[in-house]
Amino acid sequence: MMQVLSSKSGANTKECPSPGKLIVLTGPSGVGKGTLLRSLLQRHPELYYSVSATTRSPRPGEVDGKDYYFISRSKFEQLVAAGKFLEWAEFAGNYYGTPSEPVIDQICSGKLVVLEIELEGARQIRRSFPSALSIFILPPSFNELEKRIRSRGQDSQEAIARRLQRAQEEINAANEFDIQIVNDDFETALNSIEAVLFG
Ligand SMILES: Nc1nc2c(ncn2[C@@H]2O[C@H](COP(=O)(O)OP(=O)(O)O)[C@@H](O)[C@H]2O)c(=O)[nH]1
Ligand SMILES: Nc1ncnc2c1ncn2[C@@H]1O[C@H](COP(=O)(O)OP(=O)(O)O)[C@@H](O)[C@H]1O
Repeated sequence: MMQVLSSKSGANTKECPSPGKLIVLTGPSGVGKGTLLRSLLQRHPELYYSVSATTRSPRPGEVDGKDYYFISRSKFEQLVAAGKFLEWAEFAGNYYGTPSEPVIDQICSGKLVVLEIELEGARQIRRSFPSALSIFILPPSFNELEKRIRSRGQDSQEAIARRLQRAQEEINAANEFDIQIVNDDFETALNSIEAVLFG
């Protein structure tokens, strides 16, 4: 039987004989989403990680095209106007967005596609792709979250303050998502995500 992968708006509708699945990983900055995802990708190279576009400057060690596509605000706005993003949001003073085409193509080819995105984008995906599976990563406590953001040592004081300001609001929204996982012990959290994705 033919199945159709479609967004509610129809904007990303495409016929796919055997679509994969869209997974959304969200949670406050510093909770460990990126670290969990990197380990998950090492264990499961068959997963497709969607590389986002952002107007934020690269952190030391970040690679264009691998961690993010680092682009200017004007380029980002052009892409928004051209409808090239599946979702996008402004976070801590910068734009972030998921390029539509590769995600749709990969899902259509049967892949499990993972987005690692903030709250507003995750909400947009839930609205437009109700069949997506959403996972919210929680910190063991707010103090521990603050420690992790600070100890990562890669953001300015201002960027840290903006992330912490937003974090409580994000945590309060955890129950909107399908599954909540606390990232206290790293291996335990990683195993829980694996169990959700692969049974
Ligand atoms: N909506 C949306 N959020 C994104 C996207 N890519 C990354 N983010 C989120 O933007 C937030 C800031 O990311 P980043 O600047 O890398 O900082 P970090 O989370 O503190 O490491 C995080 O919550 C990311 O999950 C995207 O394509 N769309
Ligand atoms: N379970 C954990 N226990 C302690 N530290 C952790 C854990 N998971 C991640 N971290 C650390 O917390 C910091 C923030 O993690 P990161 O993956 O960058 O978060 P996010 O992508 O959610 O912003 C990093 O220094 C990372 O090594």
